[in-house]
Amino acid sequence: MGATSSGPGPAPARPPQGRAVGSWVRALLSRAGSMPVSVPVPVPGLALAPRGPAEEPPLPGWPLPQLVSLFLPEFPVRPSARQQQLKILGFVAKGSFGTILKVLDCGREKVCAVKVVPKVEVLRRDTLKQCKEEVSIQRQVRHPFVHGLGDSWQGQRHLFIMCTYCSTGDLHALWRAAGCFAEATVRLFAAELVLVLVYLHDLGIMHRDVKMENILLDERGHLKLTDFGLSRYLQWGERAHTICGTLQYMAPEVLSGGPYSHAADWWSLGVLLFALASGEFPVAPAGDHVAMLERVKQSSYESPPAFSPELARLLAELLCHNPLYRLRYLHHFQGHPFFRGVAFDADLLQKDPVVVAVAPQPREQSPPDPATFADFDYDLAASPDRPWPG
Ligand SMILES: Nc1ncnc2c1ncn2[C@@H]1O[C@H](COP(=O)(O)OP(=O)(O)OP(=O)(O)O)[C@@H](O)[C@H]1O
Repeated sequence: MGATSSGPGPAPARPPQGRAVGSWVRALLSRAGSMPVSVPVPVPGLALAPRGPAEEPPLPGWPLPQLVSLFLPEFPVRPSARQQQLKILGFVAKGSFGTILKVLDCGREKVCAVKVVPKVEVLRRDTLKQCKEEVSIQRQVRHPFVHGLGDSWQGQRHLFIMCTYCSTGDLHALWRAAGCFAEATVRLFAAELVLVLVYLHDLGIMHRDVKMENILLDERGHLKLTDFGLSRYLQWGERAHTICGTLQYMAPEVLSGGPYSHAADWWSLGVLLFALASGEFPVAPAGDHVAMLERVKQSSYESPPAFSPELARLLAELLCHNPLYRLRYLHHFQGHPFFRGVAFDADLLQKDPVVVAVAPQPREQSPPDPATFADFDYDLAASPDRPWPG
């Protein structure tokens, strides 16, 4: 689970980012329950046939209620006609921010995933800026190993973020089922992630939550980095100070409250590759970032003897306490002995399916949790075989 904190003490789950709106948002929040919202409300049970633009009710006029306008323009009020034809197929996961549902986009006959985030939760956690940044970053990035944004919109009480559904699940589930991976597989996954991180960093984007749970697998087993909920733009030379990420993956300079920059993502990659190759995290989790920092400082990050010398060297160079000496440029990886013979080219990397990922695995299935549906807008409470919104 991701977490942020802006100072000493235990890191709460994904709090402060949108500081500028803090006090008035809290005031707004206290009134949110009774606030009238002039948003077109879908009626459950309506026909599935798409409505043409001419039949759509006009957009609500200005001024929009604040609970709506706050989320503009990243979350437009009204979904386009095709998005009104969604049918819930099932529950995928409950993230720290929202619930992920599998839906059928009837208009396009495509299965998608929709992250449903309660607006009240965004405001309560003071994460409005962060939430909007997530969508704007995901809209900007286009890369074969990034899970791109399909669309985003808002209802009366929820925000909706839609993207392609990844049927093969996430890397964490695969790792749990497999135990660990052969070095050849680690090499392929590592090369794909190197390309993604280099791409993001070139755009000035720090992901800040690189972890297995945030890496989806496409139908051929290749990686798709997702969840830009903690990402932010950082200019060249600029530094961040917010303690955020997932404790076990957080670089020492992040755990200590900065200053830090894009190099922190490379540390997270080192932790991830260590776990993929050994089946274990290099350092056991601690209860908070202070205790975790102590553990990280004391750990020598020695690789198990089963690792090849090339892999051990790669990990030592990623899990380097001083970010200035950490590997972080494409040429560092292109010339690294662990990647000898690897072409850092997305098309070539994707040429073959990843056998271990596409072979049937006994996966942990998350059973649908009826409690998670009870909290939604009434249109989301529709049973899976009914159209949503109606
Ligand atoms: N497009 C998708 N296709 C299939 N599964 C998905 C998709 N998007 C997310 N998931 C699943 O849902 C889980 C949670 O998604 P996500 O990380 O986006 O939510 P979150 O609220 O930001 O959670 P957290 O903060 O815990 O990472 C993922 O680990 C993945 O297993």
